[in-house]
Amino acid sequence: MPAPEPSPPQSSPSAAASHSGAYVLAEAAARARDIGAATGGRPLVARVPPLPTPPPADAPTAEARAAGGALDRILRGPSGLGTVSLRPARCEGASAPVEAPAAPAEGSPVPGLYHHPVPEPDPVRVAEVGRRIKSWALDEVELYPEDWEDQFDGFSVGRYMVACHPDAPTVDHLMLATRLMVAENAVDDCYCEDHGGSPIGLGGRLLLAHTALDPLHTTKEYQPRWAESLHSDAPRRAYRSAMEYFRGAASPSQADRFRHDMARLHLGYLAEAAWAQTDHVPEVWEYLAMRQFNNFRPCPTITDTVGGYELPADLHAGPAMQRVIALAGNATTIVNDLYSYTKELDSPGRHLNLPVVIAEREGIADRDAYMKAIDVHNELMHDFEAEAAALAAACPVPGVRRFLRGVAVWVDGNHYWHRTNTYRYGLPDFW
Ligand SMILES: CC(C)=CCC/C(C)=C(\C)COP(=O)(O)OP(=O)(O)O
Ligand SMILES: [Mg+2]
Repeated sequence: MPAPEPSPPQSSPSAAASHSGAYVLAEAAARARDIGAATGGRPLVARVPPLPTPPPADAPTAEARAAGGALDRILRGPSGLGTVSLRPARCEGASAPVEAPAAPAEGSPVPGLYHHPVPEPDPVRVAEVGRRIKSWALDEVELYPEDWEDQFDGFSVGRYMVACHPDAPTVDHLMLATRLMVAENAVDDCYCEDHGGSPIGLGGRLLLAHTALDPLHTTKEYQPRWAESLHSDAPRRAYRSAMEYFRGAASPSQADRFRHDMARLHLGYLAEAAWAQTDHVPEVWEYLAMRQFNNFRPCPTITDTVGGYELPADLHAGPAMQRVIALAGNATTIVNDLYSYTKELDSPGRHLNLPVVIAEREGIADRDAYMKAIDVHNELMHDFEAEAAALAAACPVPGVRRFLRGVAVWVDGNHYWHRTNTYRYGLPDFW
């Protein structure tokens, strides 16, 4: 259950007047200490019992070990980052047999793409999340007809979420992220893309689906019609149910953070749809602005709820944290543009992604545009890491540093999933 909310700290006029990053961070750290004092020293960042002793680590490749070391160094900061609580917990309640570490998954990285390999996700957790999500999709929300089963399985959402959330204390925590991921993709597929989606009428559909996350408060006469509507199609059933589970584990401010990120996502879908309707190719910077909203952001920003702790709202809202989150979200989403490039070229009509927009607007060859998109991604990743390291150093509050690490691990897990999902994605023949 969520911890009771502390009363909001008073903001000082000097903080409001100053936009200096270091000042704001120092202020945020002081506020976090004040909140700790206001709660009698009860740590706000640890809302679940201590994690069980981690199992022996899988044997990651030398490359993965080196990359993990680099990331630890970035986030260690001046006073040292404890990593014990960030290692995968035991998978309690799992019915799958304990197996040897998974064989490395297939798929090649985009050549030249700056990324960090991750250890193979725990196969026991992957199997259990896969079993539970299928049962939720079929029995609780009637998500898809039988003939979509191969695509559901091919999405490999269990592998995705276990790779992205190695610090989830239990499979129940992982399920919070997994249901939302499936629901988000159901809305994208069924409302926007190739499972019956269309730009026409999208605004109305998205707004009504958004009320499954952010409920309608209206008169007694109209409330029941709205409540019924949440059961009337698969995307709404999925959003409603996934959000109900999420609200049960999140604090009110974590739930509201998520709603805000989903509103951003829906705004991005609408801009993409508006451009598709008129076959408009935006300038590159305009495309990047749209893609900052039509973005994976709602996934890494629940890392604390899935990890069983809370990054206080004030620390999440600070400009330096917002910049780190935006850079991370943008890097993860350009990863999608690169790995889904051939899939999107093969889909009907023109599907915008970064290489396509660069080629069109800058008048360069497809291959050169793809290479330039890799450079854009790499710069975003380097900026993300530099700004995350600076924030961790300037604001050495345990919740901040754990959250930053959670976002970084999500970024790496997202790349791993795209690389290894050869059912869904394939690289272009540019090398
Ligand atoms: C999970 C989530 C919040 C998704 C939001 C937006 C989204 C579907 C993406 C960022 C993925 O991009 P895209 O629509 O291009 O997906 P595929 O390339 O079709 O996998
Ligand atoms: Mg894509």
